[in-house]
Amino acid sequence: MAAVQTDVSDKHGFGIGLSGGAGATVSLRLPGHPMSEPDERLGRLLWNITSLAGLLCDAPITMISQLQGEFDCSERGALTMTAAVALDSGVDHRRQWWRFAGQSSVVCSIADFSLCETAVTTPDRITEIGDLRLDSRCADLAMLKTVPEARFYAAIPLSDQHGELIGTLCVLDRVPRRLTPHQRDGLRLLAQQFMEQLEMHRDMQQLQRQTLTDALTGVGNRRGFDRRLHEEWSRHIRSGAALSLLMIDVDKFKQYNDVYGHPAGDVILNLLCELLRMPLRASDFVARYGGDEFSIILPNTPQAGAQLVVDRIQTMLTTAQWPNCMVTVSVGIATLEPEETCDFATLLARADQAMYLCKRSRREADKRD
Ligand SMILES: Nc1nc2c(ncn2[C@@H]2O[C@H](COP(=O)(O)OP(=O)(O)OP(=O)(O)O)[C@@H](O)[C@H]2O)c(=O)[nH]1
Repeated sequence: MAAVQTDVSDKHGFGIGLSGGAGATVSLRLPGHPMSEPDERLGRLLWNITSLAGLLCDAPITMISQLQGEFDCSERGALTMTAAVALDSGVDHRRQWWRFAGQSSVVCSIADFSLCETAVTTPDRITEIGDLRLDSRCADLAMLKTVPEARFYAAIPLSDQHGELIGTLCVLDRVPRRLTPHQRDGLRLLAQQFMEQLEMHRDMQQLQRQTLTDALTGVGNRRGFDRRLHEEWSRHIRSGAALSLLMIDVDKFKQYNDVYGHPAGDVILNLLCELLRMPLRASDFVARYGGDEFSIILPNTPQAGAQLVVDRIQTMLTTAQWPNCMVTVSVGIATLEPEETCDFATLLARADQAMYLCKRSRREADKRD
């Protein structure tokens, strides 16, 4: 399923593409930040809820306002859409997701939250402003720059299962009006439904993360590695950018376990993972391939760059403070240079082979010493 990207960055400062219906995908592009991973389920949820709110209230404009910035960012705060969309940190997390009738996408803005902030102070109650132009609170609303035609505004607070308020579900119209009692009841139910779905989505994401993570070290596990390598390999095929893979095996780890015990060995594996991550870019990926074997995927990295990473890793390991004795590793590099094609398994086999060659030469050097 192809995601449709709607770039509204020039209008709102940053952009989001969100196609509608079954093909909904959320992906956010913030100035200076790479595209976050598309989140199709969340995209569909935002699309469906805003569409249903519009149909239910016969409103041409609907909006979900996320006011996470106003609430705590603790574990409970993680129930917000920001966590679900996995946005880059360090930016204002407050967002408004707009759905205009007749348009095939939801757009995201950070326009103005003052009305919604007022609305969340009345939990369980719908805030209704029959005519925005006649209401003194609305004279300087920046939101009216985004939707100058808006006359009517109604908002229901969105709260999670702990009662934490995270934002509002709003409907707007171009004519002054009121909601019917039936519409108010429906909007309340819709807000509850949205929060339940959002929390379920969060729980599913957490579970999914767990299935891709190694329980001991917290880096990717074999499943996570396979998935990521497949993604990066496909990206290489599409873009032709270089892709490098490192296979890393701890030297004489059996001996370490035998001498210092298995728990001490576990400490080493954890420490090693911390050190392996240090010289890497955010886009690189560390995984525990199995036992005492690790792998690092280096997207957009030619052979020379991969060698630089290996040199840095080796320097870090020699200078690190190890408990008991120094730990060394054997590393193999395999690179798919730009335009080079080779299948997925061959790349892995090449890295494995290079690692064994490295291990053999280390053993021979040991014997000579
Ligand atoms: N502590 C600990 N040890 C593990 C874990 N998983 C695998 N191992 C141990 O890692 C060791 C791997 O040993 P080998 O594959 O024979 O390799 P090695 O002793 O490192 O020898 P070389 O690779 O040839 O230098 C075995 O003793 C495994 O029991 C783990 O989760 N924790």
